Amino acid sequence: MTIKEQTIVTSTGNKIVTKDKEIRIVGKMDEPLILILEDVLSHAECDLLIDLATARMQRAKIGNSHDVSDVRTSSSMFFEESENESIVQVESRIAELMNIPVAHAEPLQVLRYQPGEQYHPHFDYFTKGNDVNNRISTLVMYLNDVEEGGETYFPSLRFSVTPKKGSAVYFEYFYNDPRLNELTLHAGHPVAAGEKWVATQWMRRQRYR
Ligand SMILES: O=C(O)CCC(=O)C(=O)O
Ligand SMILES: [Fe+2]
Repeated sequence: MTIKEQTIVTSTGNKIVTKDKEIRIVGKMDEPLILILEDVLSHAECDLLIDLATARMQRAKIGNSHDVSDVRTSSSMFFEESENESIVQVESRIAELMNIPVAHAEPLQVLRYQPGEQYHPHFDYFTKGNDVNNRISTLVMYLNDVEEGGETYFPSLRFSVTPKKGSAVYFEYFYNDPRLNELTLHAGHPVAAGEKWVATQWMRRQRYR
């Protein structure tokens, strides 16, 4: 018998109830843990995040480097920590959902993909240096319905998630067995038609703010 490793999010059943929202679990992979979640953000919150981000978009930069890279062809921006009341509310809900204190949260990132833009397969955790306070989990929230394409794809698992406004995909990579972490390799498939907007929350192992 194989022993299942401890996960960060331990929810069973079909929902996660936070202080201000009931989030529905509509799909789950056990190991590595991947959850497909509905009603993470209201449509009004999605629209607000897009509005606030629009004016501040710039071509995506990868990780800590300041080179514009081919790994990601989308545009991005980061909110300031606790930038306004809505951001505070969303950040607290996300932290509760991800079962990690908000102090471990990186600033919320917004990405916009236009037709043909994509995010090539990558790990969200840092594979060199930085492992003292590495990332441990990710929540990718879909801020709009994409006309065609733009799926989040896990190539090692041959598993894809279709963007849906207000929904999200959650995954974690804080396992002892590095092979489980490596299975969280993921990509944003090219957008074929329309735009794709996502907000990404990365959590750190230790305090970050
Ligand atoms: O756009 C996506 O579907 C994935 C985004 C992503 O991988 C990230 O923000 O780290
Ligand atoms: Fe990612």
